[in-house]
Amino acid sequence: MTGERTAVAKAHRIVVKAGSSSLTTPTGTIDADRIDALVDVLAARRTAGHEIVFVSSGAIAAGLGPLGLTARPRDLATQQAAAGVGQGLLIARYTSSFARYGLRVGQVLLTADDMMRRAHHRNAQRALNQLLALGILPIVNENDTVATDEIRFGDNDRLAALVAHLVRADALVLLSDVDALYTGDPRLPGAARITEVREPADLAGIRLGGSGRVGTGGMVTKVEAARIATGAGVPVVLTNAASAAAALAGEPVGTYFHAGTHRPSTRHLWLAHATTGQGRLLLDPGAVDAVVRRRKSLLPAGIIGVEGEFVAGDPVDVCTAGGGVVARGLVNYDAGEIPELMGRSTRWLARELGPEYEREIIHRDDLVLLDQVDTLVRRSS
Ligand SMILES: Nc1ncnc2c1ncn2[C@@H]1O[C@H](COP(=O)(O)OP(=O)(O)O)[C@@H](O)[C@H]1O
Ligand SMILES: N[C@@H](CCC(=O)OP(=O)(O)O)C(=O)O
Repeated sequence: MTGERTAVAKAHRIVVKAGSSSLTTPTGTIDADRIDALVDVLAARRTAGHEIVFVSSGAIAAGLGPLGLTARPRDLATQQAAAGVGQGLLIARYTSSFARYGLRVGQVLLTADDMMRRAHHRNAQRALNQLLALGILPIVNENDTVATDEIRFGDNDRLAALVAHLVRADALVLLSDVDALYTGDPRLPGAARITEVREPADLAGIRLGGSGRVGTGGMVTKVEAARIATGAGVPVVLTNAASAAAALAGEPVGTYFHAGTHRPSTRHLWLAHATTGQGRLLLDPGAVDAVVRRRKSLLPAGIIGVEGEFVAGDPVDVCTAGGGVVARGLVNYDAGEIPELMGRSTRWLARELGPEYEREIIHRDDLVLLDQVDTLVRRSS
């Protein structure tokens, strides 16, 4: 075991995510042998007294064979149907596989909304913590049967990173069909293995390709997930399922993403990575400078435009006059109220409309800057 890798070996609470390619066969059925092998590793860790939250993909891939499909369907309805069939089979398999060790599992299906809306977020957090407190091993997946194109993670990598933050995990292990991050798609010649990533600059020049046969996000979403988790103070190991035991033991396999030292507040992390802007506020250059460089609250005087339908408390994107997003924040007014306030000083508003109009459009504590924001891009593949 070397250096920082001890953080993974010692981690009391760990999130492990496995991709579809590691759990299913090319014919669209569950790969029982590989599932049992992975369960052997997770069960050993669990029985040694550590807590595990397992994020398992594979619902859609495992539903293909039973539905007579030979490839991942393109249309959402058939993906939903395949997930409905495959998820049940997956959980049945995990239940019996963990039972070999006397361990019980609990299914947790989440939607992007569960991460985005504060009340839902707390609800998911409570459920996961209670399962762990009861000694149950939670198995998480996106609720693909009801997820729509408009609001969907589509990949479990970022979901796993958000879950790691949600349960305040000590480490995150991402298991794929590739043994590490490479400088380019390892299916192409010339790609070199990367053993560690200390800071974003280490990723400069790396070509992140698309997914394999049944996966969805490819390396892009894994690196994004690593960025979210390390930004929340959680170290990440990315490797293949065959190296799971070694990764959990802190051996130098795969790619190790060092955790950042700064642990942002749950509120900021949630705002940056688990919300989508429900509308946009356009700012004049002075207001952009105040918000971005001087870290000030956003006042009505600097707003020159408002777009979209939102209500007070919603997350909105904060943009330059040209529409470039610079920050995201929780707005204090409904969209319909803002045109009346735009360009006015808070003092004038308080005098003319009443003291309740003296408040900021977005308070500085409710603002995160763009470099901290990951848009939950719609993924329909
Ligand atoms: N720079 C890269 N380094 C490593 N793998 C890469 C890279 N670019 C693309 N890939 C591909 O990403 C695939 C893993 O992504 P994906 O298929 O979504 O996996 P999973 O099902 O495990 O989530 C690998 O099979 C690999 O071929
Ligand atoms: N929630 C989907 C998995 C989506 C996904 O991220 O897949 P993968 O890239 O294989 O981890 C399913 O269970 O089929």
